[in-house]
Amino acid sequence: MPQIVTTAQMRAIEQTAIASGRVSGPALMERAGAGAVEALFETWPDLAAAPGRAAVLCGPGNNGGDGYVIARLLRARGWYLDIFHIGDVRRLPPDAAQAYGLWRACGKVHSLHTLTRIIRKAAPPRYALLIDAGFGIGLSRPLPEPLRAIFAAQSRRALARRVVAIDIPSGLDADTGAVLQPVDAPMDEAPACAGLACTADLTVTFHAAKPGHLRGAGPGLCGKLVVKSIGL
Ligand SMILES: NC(=O)C1=CN([C@@H]2O[C@H](COP(=O)(O)OP(=O)(O)OC[C@H]3O[C@@H](n4cnc5c(N)ncnc54)[C@H](O)[C@@H]3O)[C@@H](O)[C@H]2O)[C@H](O)CC1
Ligand SMILES: [K+]
Repeated sequence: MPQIVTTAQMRAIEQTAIASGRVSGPALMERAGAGAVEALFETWPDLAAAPGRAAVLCGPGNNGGDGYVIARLLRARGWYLDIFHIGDVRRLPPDAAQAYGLWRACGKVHSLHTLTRIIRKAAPPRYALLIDAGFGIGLSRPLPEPLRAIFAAQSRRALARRVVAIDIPSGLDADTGAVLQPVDAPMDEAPACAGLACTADLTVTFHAAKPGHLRGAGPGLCGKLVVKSIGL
């Protein structure tokens, strides 16, 4: 049985390590990004051998920051990246803002609406990989509608051949394993088909599993769960 920590315990572990001066937030984020790329290629060695095209959804918090680190690392390995930001990049927290700045030194960022226009075209999946770095342990309310539309399209494999969720599939509560339902969503729709959360083939989390990975809608949405150490 994997070690399990709640989101509150995870934040306390991170903050204690950062406060002790043993490690910085940006260093933890770099380790998380590197761990995610390592897990990706361990799971799908064919992707390591043949770089392709990936879409990265980057959210307004440090989960999005992980996405910018991963994008930079994949680009260095010959991948072609389309980055789509959720929210206002000017309001990113410091660690994520630093990762964003490092990405912007080598690549562009599109608005999420660009991707919603792509999913309207009935075309074969454009990407080898969709990387969900929208929301992690800081999710506090149902996903915004454009993101739900993208996950609904991806539940029909309209965007990418494979999906990897960073830390936790966006839309899934990391403690309870519940999918946060917007007030306007019919209660009888299964979370995956309504796009209320990301359905991943692989979820890479850091330091330890969270309860939400293993209960409720978690197992069905996470796909294969890989835990990567970030040296905490
Ligand atoms: N601390 C570190 O250096 C590391 C963190 N890791 C990654 O960080 C996330 C946790 O980051 P945090 O910023 O706390 O939370 P999120 O990125 O999940 O998002 C919070 C952000 O989003 C807003 N928000 C919440 N729900 C919604 C919603 N439904 N719609 C719109 N906006 C929403 C909220 O207000 C915040 O602004 C963790 O999961 C890791 O991925 C690194 O992995 C390790 C280093
Ligand atoms: K995520």
